[in-house]
Amino acid sequence: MSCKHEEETVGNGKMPVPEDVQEAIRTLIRWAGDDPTREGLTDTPARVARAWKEYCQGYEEDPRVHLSRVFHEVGGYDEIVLLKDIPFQSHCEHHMAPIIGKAAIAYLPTDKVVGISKLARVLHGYARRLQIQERLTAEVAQCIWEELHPRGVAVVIEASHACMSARGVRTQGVGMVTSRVMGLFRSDHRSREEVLKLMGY
Ligand SMILES: Nc1nc2c(ncn2[C@@H]2O[C@H](COP(=O)(O)OP(=O)(O)OP(=O)(O)O)[C@@H](O)[C@H]2O)c(=O)[nH]1
Repeated sequence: MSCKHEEETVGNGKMPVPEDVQEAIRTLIRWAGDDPTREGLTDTPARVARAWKEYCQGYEEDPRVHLSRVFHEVGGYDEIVLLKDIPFQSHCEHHMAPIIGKAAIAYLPTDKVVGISKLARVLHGYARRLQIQERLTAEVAQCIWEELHPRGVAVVIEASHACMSARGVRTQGVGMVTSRVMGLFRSDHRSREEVLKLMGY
């Protein structure tokens, strides 16, 4: 009996996957030691390719567009806006292994604020690419800095890297923490302390 599910077949509603991409994944399966023609693996190359398109969806977008809709009616609010514990997933550019973590994103608005979901959208836009954590952290902060012109931006990311836990050094439970602070959060130590404390650091 075939285990081929209709919805997993290229050409019936799913994104078609070019043959050379599927062949590359078959080569990898062979190199890993398995037979890409055995029944359980026949649809795997197309599935894996679509999964990678999804993991790397960030390449299809410019995360800056998420910050184009701003609210000017902020009722004189000029204190910290913080979104914390935002879960995200990325992949490291060294091993293409998952990076799983959470981010805290804060800014000190001038005369405009942005819908809070947009901060998470910016994060995901940069995370859904091949990344290193340092660059991801810096890109999110830089995007908010350039688009919203706030008085300060702080981004802290805490994540675990499967390239460390599932292979290589095989060390579990390690959290990598990176931060990028700009503007007042960088120049004024009290503002920096306040935002890091609100973030839980
Ligand atoms: N700084 C930084 N390093 C990362 C990140 N993701 C993965 N790495 C590291 O990138 C390094 C790549 O090192 P290499 O020596 O080129 O690769 P490798 O031989 O596979 O290294 P091991 O992981 O030690 O087995 C490893 O130390 C990874 O832990 C990241 O986001 N930031």
